Amino acid sequence: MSIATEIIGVPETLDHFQSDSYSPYHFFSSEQWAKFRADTPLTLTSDEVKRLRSMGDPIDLDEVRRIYLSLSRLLSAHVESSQMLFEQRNRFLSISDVTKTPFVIGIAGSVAVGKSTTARVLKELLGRWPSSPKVDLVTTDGFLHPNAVLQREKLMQRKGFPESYDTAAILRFLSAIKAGQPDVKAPSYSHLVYDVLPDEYKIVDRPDILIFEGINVLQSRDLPAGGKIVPMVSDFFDFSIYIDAAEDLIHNWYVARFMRLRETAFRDPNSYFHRYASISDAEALEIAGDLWANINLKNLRQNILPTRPRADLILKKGKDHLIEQVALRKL
Ligand SMILES: Nc1ncnc2c1ncn2[C@@H]1O[C@H](COP(=O)(O)OP(=O)(O)O)[C@@H](O)[C@H]1O
Ligand SMILES: CC(C)(COP(=O)(O)O)[C@@H](O)C(=O)NCCC(=O)O
Repeated sequence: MSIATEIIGVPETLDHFQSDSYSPYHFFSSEQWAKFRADTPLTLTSDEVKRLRSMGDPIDLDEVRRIYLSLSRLLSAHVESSQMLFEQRNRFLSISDVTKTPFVIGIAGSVAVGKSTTARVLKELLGRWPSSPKVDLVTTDGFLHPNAVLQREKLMQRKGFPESYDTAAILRFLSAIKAGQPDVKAPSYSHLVYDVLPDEYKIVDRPDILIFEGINVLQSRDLPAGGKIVPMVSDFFDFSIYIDAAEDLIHNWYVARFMRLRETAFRDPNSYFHRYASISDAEALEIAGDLWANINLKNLRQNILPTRPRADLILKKGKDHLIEQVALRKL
């Protein structure tokens, strides 16, 4: 099924939707998308791509050429035009003492879909454009409530669900970033110990671009009954990307990664999952399958996938993490 069909829910072909004036998106095959690279030079080396990719993600220079060069070109055009608009507005308002605010890109998608790799590759590529030499990357896992709180609130089986995050802290963080404040602190998370790291922060100091990546970044908030309207995380975004793939593929990637982590990270006695390094393959497969089905798949269906139509750009992956289709919101 094409993303066009899935997003709009009408069983038609991709070709049909490409010419459908009612769709809010333009749809491109990866071959069509690759042509928008134009003469953008490839500034990454094969070794750099290997260093940037997450475990199990086979992204290589060909994929960077095919998909990410066009994307970085498009994004840098957005960044430049927003910088121009900013300057024009300041002239219009006769504001001379201006505080620059970062261009914020949100990256959403399921657990194990490969958001981190996309975020790191984009960070590198965007940092090589003259308009955005300083690019920072922050992930939302640092804003999860500590395990002690999740345990107390019986939310350990809901890690990644909206209620497991300190959303007020995310909103305070993004408000400070968009206000152009210096040295804004982003909290840290360790996948190894499976918990937030108290007193460990990343300092974000007025970058040209901030990439904000996490499963929850396009979610809206329920209005409290009779309460005041609160902002959403995505209110702070200048551009948003949803990384998409079929459920069964993401399931496979999650389980394969879990099995590989048994050979690597889980062997570390500090790993929260250390006990899974020494069980049988069959038991490990069952545990990974349960974690996927009972937590991450439920979260994907209930809270993540419903946010897809809010993205400015959807990258749809097929087998081997290769991007097959791109949907770009019409302006
Ligand atoms: N249990 C774990 N131990 C060590 N690293 C992990 C573990 N789970 C996930 N990771 C790593 O954390 C990063 C984020 O993973 P995830 O939140 O699933 O998002 P995505 O796969 O979309 O990047 C990835 O680089 C992944 O390899
Ligand atoms: C920490 C996560 C919620 C991802 O969070 P994110 O970085 O997207 O905010 C996820 O990796 C996770 O731990 N899920 C819980 C179930 C599991 O262990 O897979």
